Amino acid sequence: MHNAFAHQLLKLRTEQQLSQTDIANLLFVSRQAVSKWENGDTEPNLDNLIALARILNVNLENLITGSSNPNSLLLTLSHVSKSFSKPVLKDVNLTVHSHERIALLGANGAGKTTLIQIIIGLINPDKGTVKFDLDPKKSLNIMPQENVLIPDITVLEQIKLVSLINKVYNEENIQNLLAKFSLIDQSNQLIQKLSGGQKRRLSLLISSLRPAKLSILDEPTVGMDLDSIDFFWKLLNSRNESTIVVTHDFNQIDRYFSRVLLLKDGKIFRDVSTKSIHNHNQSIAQWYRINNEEG
Ligand SMILES: Nc1ncnc2c1ncn2[C@@H]1O[C@H](COP(=O)(O)OP(=O)(O)OP(=O)(O)O)[C@@H](O)[C@H]1O
Repeated sequence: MHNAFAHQLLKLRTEQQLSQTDIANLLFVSRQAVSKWENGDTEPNLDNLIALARILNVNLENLITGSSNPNSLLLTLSHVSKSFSKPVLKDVNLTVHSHERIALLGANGAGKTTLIQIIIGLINPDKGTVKFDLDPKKSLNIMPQENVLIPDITVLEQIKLVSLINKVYNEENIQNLLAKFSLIDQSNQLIQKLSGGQKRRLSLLISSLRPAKLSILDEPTVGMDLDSIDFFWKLLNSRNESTIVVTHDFNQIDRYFSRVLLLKDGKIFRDVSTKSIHNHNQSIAQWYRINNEEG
């Protein structure tokens, strides 16, 4: 297994922008040990192999043999950079596969929304590429932070409009969703008359109109009341698609996400599975505090 494993470890580690020291710290081994694995001089024991697969978010077979990930690739970001008055994103690389629930974390101003907007094509990167291995028109759902609702039409009109554009118009389904999202009483109200939380619920309803392979949601629960927040996380949990969610809702990340990305200093500073964090008896909030403070 030597060479295939050594090669795969190096490849996955660099793709995910982890240093040998990062891996060593997560596994409680020395950096030299990781270096020896990558050079093919030694091999990790089974426990470390299992932990490595979790950290690198692949299955064991993929890690050991380099065989392709059975989860299909949905999205690849390569060398994405963006500056406004100062650099915001610096050479961001990322792959997203099916069945991944990804929490995108970072301090205020870290560049999370910028990254999401680049992925969904609202702004162009200065450098780098975004490649979908799915048809974004059919299989990508987005709920950006800024409301994209039309203020002077009614809730029902907006829902019908999006349903028609997406060719998923179904009167019964719309009525069910209005009930589920507690928006029946507002269905004939102009969107500009809705509260902030109601607008978020409507955006969420719209993002649920059609099945997708990948959903991208930027702070979906901001401005929602507690019942709606609860409802949102259950809804997310019931969906089978991959999701990338920007959220500061740390109470929920432990329960609902499989992978955590930490954006810091313009880079994906950490990219780890939730399980690997829990395996070290940390909550995501504790992990975030430690990692976001590290220099
Ligand atoms: N259109 C723009 N023009 C100029 N600067 C911008 C623009 N959009 C974002 N920025 C700057 O880029 C940086 C990253 O902003 P971004 O909104 O992506 O951060 P964020 O991580 O989503 O923050 P938050 O958690 O506060 O929503 C900030 O310094 C912001 O001021």
